[in-house]
Amino acid sequence: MHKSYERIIIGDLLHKYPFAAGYFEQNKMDIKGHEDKTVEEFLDRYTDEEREEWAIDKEKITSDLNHYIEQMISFLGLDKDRVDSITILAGRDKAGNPETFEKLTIHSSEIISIVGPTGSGKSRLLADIEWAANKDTPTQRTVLINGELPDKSLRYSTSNKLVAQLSQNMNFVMDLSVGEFIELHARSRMVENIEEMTQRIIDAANDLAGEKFDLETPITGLSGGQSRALMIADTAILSTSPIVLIDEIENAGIDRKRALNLLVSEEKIVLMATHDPSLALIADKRIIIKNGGIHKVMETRAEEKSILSELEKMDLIISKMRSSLRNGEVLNHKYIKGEV
Ligand SMILES: Nc1ncnc2c1ncn2[C@@H]1O[C@H](COP(=O)(O)OP(=O)(O)OP(=O)(O)O)[C@@H](O)[C@H]1O
Repeated sequence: MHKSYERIIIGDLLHKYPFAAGYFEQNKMDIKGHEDKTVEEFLDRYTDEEREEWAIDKEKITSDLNHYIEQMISFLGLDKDRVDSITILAGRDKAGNPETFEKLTIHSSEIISIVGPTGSGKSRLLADIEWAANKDTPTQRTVLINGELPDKSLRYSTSNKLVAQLSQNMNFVMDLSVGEFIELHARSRMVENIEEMTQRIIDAANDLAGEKFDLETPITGLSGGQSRALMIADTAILSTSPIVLIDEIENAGIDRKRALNLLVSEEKIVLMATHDPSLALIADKRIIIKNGGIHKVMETRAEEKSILSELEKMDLIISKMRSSLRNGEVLNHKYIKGEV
């Protein structure tokens, strides 16, 4: 089993698995005041010397943590009906040639990006997963859930959907406030503690959005970034679908890394088609699509992860230039040097 609970924000981890507190206590990890960090970030605070002095073995601590939580989940019977993995079995590309991989298994809390030229078949792959393809789509692929062919009723079930789609454009037409919108959604999901849920969702959404909004804001008045943040928080916290498919997240008005972390912390399997290098590198693995077929599956390397922060600086420069242009300002070289 491949699980990475160390990448979940500690506060969320304790909310979902209160028994995790026992692990931290046993290992003398004083997490108080660090609930907003992931376990990984908590451990990374130590310097090399401190690690040596107190014999802190990050790898061992995280692998034991994952093992402990898995055991408790199984012991408490929390694993019934859970989707732990999806497996894609190879089909054919547009020319009818067999795909050059045999099978690909993706586990919950993993982020996979799908890259490839325009028209190469990225959305088709997402659609195959949503449909739980069984050699009955143009690609002839097969999708397994927990290693098995899923029941066909999944395709038509509205309450038990396998996949939540996050599309690029959220055009709200309803005349509702943000609070009413979340409440409507929570009621349709038959959630008991609606007030608490609503608060969690708005807090999470505000954590992701550049500009804050509240429960009274009309949804038609939300900016693009705010509505994306609301939809992501809503999908992460309220949706029961174990798989989230994303067709690109625009890099405006939203902290995309946090957004993906939030989805992962709710144990979703996240697949996103993207043309954006930063998003592609945030993922654990990337699928390269060529002429309608899965051409390669690559792990994101440590060096690639390390250039991510440079890329983020470049993204920031571009977003500043975009907003200055929009405000009718004149650009200069200071923008490129990151001095604005
Ligand atoms: N293996 C395949 N066999 C036959 N048709 C395919 C295959 N893969 C993709 N297609 C078809 O090719 C077309 C383009 O694919 P798709 O829309 O998925 O591309 P895309 O990579 O998402 O493009 P964009 O980057 O522009 O969004 C679609 O009509 C899709 O059904």
